[in-house]
Amino acid sequence: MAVTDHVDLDTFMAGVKKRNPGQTEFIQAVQEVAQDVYGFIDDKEEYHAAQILRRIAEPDRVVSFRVCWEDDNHNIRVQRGWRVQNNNAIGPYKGGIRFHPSVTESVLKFLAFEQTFKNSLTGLPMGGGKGGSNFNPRGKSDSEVMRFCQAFMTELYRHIGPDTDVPAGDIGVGGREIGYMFGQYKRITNRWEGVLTGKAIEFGGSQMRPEATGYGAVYFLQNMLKHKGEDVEGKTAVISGSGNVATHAAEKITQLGGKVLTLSDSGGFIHDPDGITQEKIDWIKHLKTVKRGRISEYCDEFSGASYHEGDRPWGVKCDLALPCATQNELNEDEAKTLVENGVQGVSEGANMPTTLEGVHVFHDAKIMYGPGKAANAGGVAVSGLEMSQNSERISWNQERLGDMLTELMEGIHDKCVEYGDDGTGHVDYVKGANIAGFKKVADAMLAFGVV
Ligand SMILES: NC(=O)C1=CN([C@@H]2O[C@H](COP(=O)(O)OP(=O)(O)OC[C@H]3O[C@@H](n4cnc5c(N)ncnc54)[C@H](OP(=O)(O)O)[C@@H]3O)[C@@H](O)[C@H]2O)C=CC1
Ligand SMILES: O=C(O)CCC(=O)C(=O)O
Repeated sequence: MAVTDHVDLDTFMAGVKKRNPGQTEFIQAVQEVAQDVYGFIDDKEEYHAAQILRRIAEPDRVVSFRVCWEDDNHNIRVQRGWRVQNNNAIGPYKGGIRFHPSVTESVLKFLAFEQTFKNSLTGLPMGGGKGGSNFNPRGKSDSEVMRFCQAFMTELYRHIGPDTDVPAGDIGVGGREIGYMFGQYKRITNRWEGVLTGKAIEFGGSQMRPEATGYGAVYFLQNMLKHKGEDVEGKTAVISGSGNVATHAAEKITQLGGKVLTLSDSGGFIHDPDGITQEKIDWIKHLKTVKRGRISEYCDEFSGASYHEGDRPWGVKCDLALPCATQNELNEDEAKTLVENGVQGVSEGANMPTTLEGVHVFHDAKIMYGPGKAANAGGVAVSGLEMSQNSERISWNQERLGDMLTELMEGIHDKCVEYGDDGTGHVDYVKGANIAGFKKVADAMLAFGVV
């Protein structure tokens, strides 16, 4: 292969910024990966010559479309929908759908880029994609949500398929929304096929998928602690969010003998010094998925807890921290506070919840820090197992899937150690995840030639 001029990291990032003006989240995600991958490929001419990182940082395609629906008052509403298909070198595009007013093309491009590395880390054959809309499900009736989901799928269906692109849930998209979208896909195509994951058990869903991301993030933490001869038992944990990932992370921490002190939503956080027990977690699940209420209501139900309006939970002293709400929800100052308060481990249930500056704080303090692309990969891993079950027209039981999830998370942890151990016993899990995730995708791309 001809030797090419190597573009250095700064020049590479300048190009990314120029080609993606104003897309701050996407640029942040590429920067975080590029700084590690550049070190790894320094002496590997084949990756430079084939422009592998440049190609992964340019989505295969971004589909943008209008979603038009009617609200309960017969007003016509218009939203924008997207599907970002980032890379399908190692399998069909795979990644969730997000419904939230903060959704932009930049947010979905960062998520699809991250997903490419995350899915590679699972070891399963899945490429990276992500989709969504700026639709806000909060305050909408069930009928409105149904009509929106149907309108969204009426366009999306032509871009997806069980061997092409398999979406799932994410923020604002849970079992209810997946059901509405799957029903519409089936109606339009007249085909029952595993085109979405996160389905209910009755129509092809997998045991353990609802639990998988939150449980997986705790298993990852457990593996990091074990690597240092430690355990979750007896430790306090601060968790943000109160959705699918946060409540299941809280559940697993509790099951393992830890004490969960906080949960939050976009309004503020609750602090319960007595610990958020399983009974309280069940109450929150019902509040969020059935009543669709606010976390502040917790304090009306359980005495001894306090609500902190407009604040995030990172100032509460803890041993373990699990950001499980959204991107950039933990900044440099909050990372410093966690470190000063003696945090030992951070495991990201959310995608890119820590700002780049915050990541540097954790890195410099050498604490155990599991980045989202590794720590929260349990969800998409069980989605991959749902795809396998759908293809084979079978369903595996809870015990088998629970064991597979545990093994998958251990495997991801070990890959991070393989590429992230700095030789002194400290593991840089960011570096490990970035390099291990990159290598598999890059080697597949090299095999395909210039496509
Ligand atoms: N579901 C899954 O399987 C996976 C999810 N993830 C990631 O985990 C995170 C949470 O997802 P999930 O639990 O599924 O989503 P949910 O919609 O179930 O819950 C999201 C939670 O985060 C809060 N939140 C959302 N946006 C903001 C914001 N801008 N500021 C503060 N809080 C906010 C929500 O509060 P409110 O109700 O007030 O909006 C809610 O408590 C996301 O980063 C997602 O990408 C990663 C892997 C898989
Ligand atoms: O289960 C899936 O396919 C997607 C999960 C997801 O969106 C994520 O890992 O961020």
